[in-house]
Amino acid sequence: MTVHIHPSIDGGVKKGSGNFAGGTLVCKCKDKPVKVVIKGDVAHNHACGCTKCWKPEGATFSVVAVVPRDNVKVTENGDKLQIVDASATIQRYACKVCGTHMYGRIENKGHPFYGLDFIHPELFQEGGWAAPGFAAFVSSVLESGVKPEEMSGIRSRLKELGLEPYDCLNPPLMDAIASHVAKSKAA
Ligand SMILES: N[C@@H](CCC(=O)N[C@@H](CS)C(=O)NCC(=O)O)C(=O)O
Ligand SMILES: [Zn+2]
Ligand SMILES: [Zn+2]
Repeated sequence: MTVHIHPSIDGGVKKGSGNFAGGTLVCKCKDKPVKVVIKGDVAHNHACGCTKCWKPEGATFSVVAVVPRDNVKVTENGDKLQIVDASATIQRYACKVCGTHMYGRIENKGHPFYGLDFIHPELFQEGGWAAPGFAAFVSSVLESGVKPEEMSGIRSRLKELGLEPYDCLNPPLMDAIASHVAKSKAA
């Protein structure tokens, strides 16, 4: 049985150009799509298996990356955006009509990732953005209806794609979170 992860990587992970200068994220609406302009390349791009991150039709994982919040500007049809869950750590702004999440923002200034917005690079109308490098929250796909017996196939496929599977974030990001916590405790 073929294991589907995400349409943008099922055929292999495409390397970034190394000099992506930014571009425009476009929602799925034919009429009056929401457009969000991003300055510069994305960082920490990864596949996420959690239930909160937006996935295109049929995908088991989302593909999500971060950019500095000051590099994110809604340029067209921003009136169609609404916050999916205002109580979540990441406030995800989705198109009311097609449901696509355009960006996610952390408003808690004490959060380790404050200052970074979460975006889905597949929505860029341009190519060349930094490729996903690992898979996060892999066990969480069980919460979306994946059967336990499918997990070993999913983890093997992620490894085959070069996306090391983790059940939370990867070690550099987990270390960044823990260092932030340590500094806040010391302060
Ligand atoms: N098992 C949970 C995990 C959710 C979760 O913690 N997601 C991570 C990765 S995106 C997170 O940082 N969430 C913060 C938020 O969703 O606001 C689920 O699948 O819903
Ligand atoms: Zn839309
Ligand atoms: Zn997620």
